[in-house]
Amino acid sequence: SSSSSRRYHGTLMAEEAKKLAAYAAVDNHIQNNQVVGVGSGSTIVYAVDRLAERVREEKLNIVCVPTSFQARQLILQHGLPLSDLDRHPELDVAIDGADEVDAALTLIKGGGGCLTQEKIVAGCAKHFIVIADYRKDSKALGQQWKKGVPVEVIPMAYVPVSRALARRFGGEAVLRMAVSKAGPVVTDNSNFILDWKFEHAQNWKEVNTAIKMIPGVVETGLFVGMAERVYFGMEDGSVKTRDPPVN
Ligand SMILES: O=C(CO)[C@H](O)[C@H](O)COP(=O)(O)O
Repeated sequence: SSSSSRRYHGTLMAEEAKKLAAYAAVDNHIQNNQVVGVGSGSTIVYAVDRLAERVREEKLNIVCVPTSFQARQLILQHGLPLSDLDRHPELDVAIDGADEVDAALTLIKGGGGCLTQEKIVAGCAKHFIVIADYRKDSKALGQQWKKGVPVEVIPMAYVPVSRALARRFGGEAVLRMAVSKAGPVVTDNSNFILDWKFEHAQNWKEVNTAIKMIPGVVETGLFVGMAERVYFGMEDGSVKTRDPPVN
């Protein structure tokens, strides 16, 4: 396709920006003989494309650990070696998307409902690298992403957990409903998702820990102190990186 088809009024469209970020992250962080965590969502698709390209062209020897059913399918469709945490509990690097990234590299994840496996895999990786388009770049959580913090819950606990979230931290928590199925979204782990629409900025490290202590909560979509670098594909066709603040 021509370059004009990729541009709209002089600015890059989000899909092209996702691809820029994904390619830069794979090119800068993936080397031969690595165990690689593969995230979920629409941005990671471009990273797996690039991974497969480099495996073909450079004869890279890598092993991939998925973070979801979708990631597993992507790995298999690209003919990449598939593994799991039983065989590879230590990863060299994990690459994943995010719904929003703040100035301190705190993330909201789970827009695709895969937050629990994503957090487990990221936590097993020496380096956790995030890829996103310019729409996810934020100073404070909630400025860009309006759907709230996803919280995976055991199904029988969804009402008490949603009441506890609203009572203790404000806002409201809503059960995420499926689109082409009647009833709620059911995760890869057979659980439900609450989207907690918070009203104001909080101490995300403390809130994350407190939410995890509510009985019935499996995991939160708050990733605090985990990301080592974020690659943003920008509207002007550049790639911007952000590292955690030093303190
Ligand atoms: O956390 C996720 C899924 O649970 C995704 O990484 C997040 O939703 C970003 O997805 P996309 O790249 O499609 O914007």
